[in-house]
Amino acid sequence: MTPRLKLEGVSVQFAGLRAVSDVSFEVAPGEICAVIGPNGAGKSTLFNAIGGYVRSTGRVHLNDTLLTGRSIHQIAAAGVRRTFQNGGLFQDITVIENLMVGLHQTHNIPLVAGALALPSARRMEGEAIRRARELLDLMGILNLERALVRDLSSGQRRIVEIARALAVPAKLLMLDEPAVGLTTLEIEHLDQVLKTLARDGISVLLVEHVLDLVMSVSDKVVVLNSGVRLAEGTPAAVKQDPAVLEAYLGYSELC
Ligand SMILES: Nc1ncnc2c1ncn2[C@@H]1O[C@H](COP(=O)(O)OP(=O)(O)OP(=O)(O)O)[C@@H](O)[C@H]1O
Repeated sequence: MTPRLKLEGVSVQFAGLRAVSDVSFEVAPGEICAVIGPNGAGKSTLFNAIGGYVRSTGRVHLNDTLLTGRSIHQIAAAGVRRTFQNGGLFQDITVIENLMVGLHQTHNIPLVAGALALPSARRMEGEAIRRARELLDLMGILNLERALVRDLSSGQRRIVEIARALAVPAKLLMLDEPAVGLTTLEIEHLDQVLKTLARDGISVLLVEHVLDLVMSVSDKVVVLNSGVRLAEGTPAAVKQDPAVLEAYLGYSELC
């Protein structure tokens, strides 16, 4: 089967620092792959390289499409979606309106057609609302569609951020520390949402320090250390890898 995401010898250089060094791995369709490693290991930089936010060498493929060298917008249009550590939701509008903003930005409904409420624009709008509600339902938060974002808990916001990233159909979802600041119950909800998305065929790439979540949701874990891929395998295998334990100096085991 063609991998959904394929990294071949990806490197990122910042002046004198090689933040990501010759990293290769694959993610299958509907697979959840976590990228873990100590602080400064190069996890966020690797995400930025895949998303086109930093210049990289090597090759990144999404299905058969070469992403390397393309712009952020071209990579997003190919089906790569991501959330950011600081969220970026609009606080004073509702959950469904936040999803609609994401849809308008990517569906390219022409402004004039939208303003004149032309039938084509109305049709697209109707389709967008249907898709947004379907997503909220899939994620178990349809009851929040009319809630203002500022009234939501951190955990609910995190799920809305993911829903907004997926408002346009995605092939690969990249999540940078989605569990930060969440309660145990909220992390359990996030865990269920990620598994549901994967069952729906979306591949998920996850950078996460909450190792309980990593071990529970991941099909595969890639460990980075000083920009280098140190290990790759199932959560159970990686957890017992001596080189990984060494990199997490001070931990007798990973969780
Ligand atoms: N724009 C940049 N310019 C120069 N150096 C950078 C830049 N971004 C990151 N770095 C450096 O690259 C290395 C990898 O950083 P990165 O943020 O990717 O690590 P990380 O694994 O995501 O860390 P953390 O878990 O703390 O978020 C670090 O040494 C960092 O200081």
